[in-house]
Amino acid sequence: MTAMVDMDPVTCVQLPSFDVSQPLDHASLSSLALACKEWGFFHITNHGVSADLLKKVKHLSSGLFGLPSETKLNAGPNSSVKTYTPHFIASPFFESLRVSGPDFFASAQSSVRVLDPTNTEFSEVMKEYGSKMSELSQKIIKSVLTCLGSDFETLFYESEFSKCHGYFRINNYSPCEKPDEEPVEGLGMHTDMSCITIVHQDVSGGLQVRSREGKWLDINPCEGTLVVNIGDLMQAWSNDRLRSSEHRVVLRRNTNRASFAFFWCFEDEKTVLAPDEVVGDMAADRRVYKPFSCAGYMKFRENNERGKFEKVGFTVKDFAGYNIPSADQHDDQ
Ligand SMILES: O=C(O)CCC(=O)C(=O)O
Ligand SMILES: [Fe+2]
Repeated sequence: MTAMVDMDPVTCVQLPSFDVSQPLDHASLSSLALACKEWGFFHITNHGVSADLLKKVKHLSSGLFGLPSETKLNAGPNSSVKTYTPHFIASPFFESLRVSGPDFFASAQSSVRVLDPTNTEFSEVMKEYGSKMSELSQKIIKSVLTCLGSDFETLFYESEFSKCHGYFRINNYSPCEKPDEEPVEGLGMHTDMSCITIVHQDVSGGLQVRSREGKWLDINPCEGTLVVNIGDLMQAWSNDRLRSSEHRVVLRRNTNRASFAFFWCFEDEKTVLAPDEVVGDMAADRRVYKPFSCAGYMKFRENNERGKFEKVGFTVKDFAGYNIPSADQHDDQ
């Protein structure tokens, strides 16, 4: 199951960085629109998530990942808790712990109760991190709406995005045993099911985005910055004006790698349909996706991905895109 990665020389992508403590000016909004359209990825700075908080998340989660495998399975896929993803599901090198909002404390507690009841700090820190990331997500969604249209925040934030919810995955990648040989995939190519995702990757790097031409490019870690990417729900809602790019994680070094990915999503019962103002009224513009329910899409992805993480996988285009035969072959919409 270990997937070697192709050996094309990898270069790094220069993504724009936005100071989210300031309102974005006209030039920044244009640059944001371009980044979201071309790459679906950008960086943010002055995000209000302190290095100290990130260090605490890392430290406290390392404690949990360091527990014996049998203990971790108490929160595994066959337990009642189901917050822990063990090795060999996404990849041999990947394990992950999920904390869901809106009550991040309660979610973290459900894991801690079966993993390490003596760990009293974990849930408090998860609550703080979850609340910071939720706030940040709302701010970013507003900027992304504004970059699509100057009045889109007023027109659509409240009606379409105010019921969004978040969850995060704390990812732990084990060291690549043979760092001098070919790099391996820590997490295979995928798109995120979110509206937006906010990622903190540690200094070891390894996150890559796939260009439209199919070339893999490194997204280098940069101290004090977080990575934001557009997910499938936002790509569909924006009628493809924003791109949910394929990405993956490669491991090149003999060190442990940690990342925290926060997913900001529409409510499960929402029907996603790009508003007319977003689609536009030029003759060339047309709706690219049929209306679909978020829960239906989550179920579609789950059914198609179980045990097949190393494969390309299906995305929202396969599920709800017009002119895609497989989209007509399911009944979850
Ligand atoms: O580990 C990373 O840097 C990214 C993780 C990721 O893409 C995901 O969890 O969806
Ligand atoms: Fe991802």
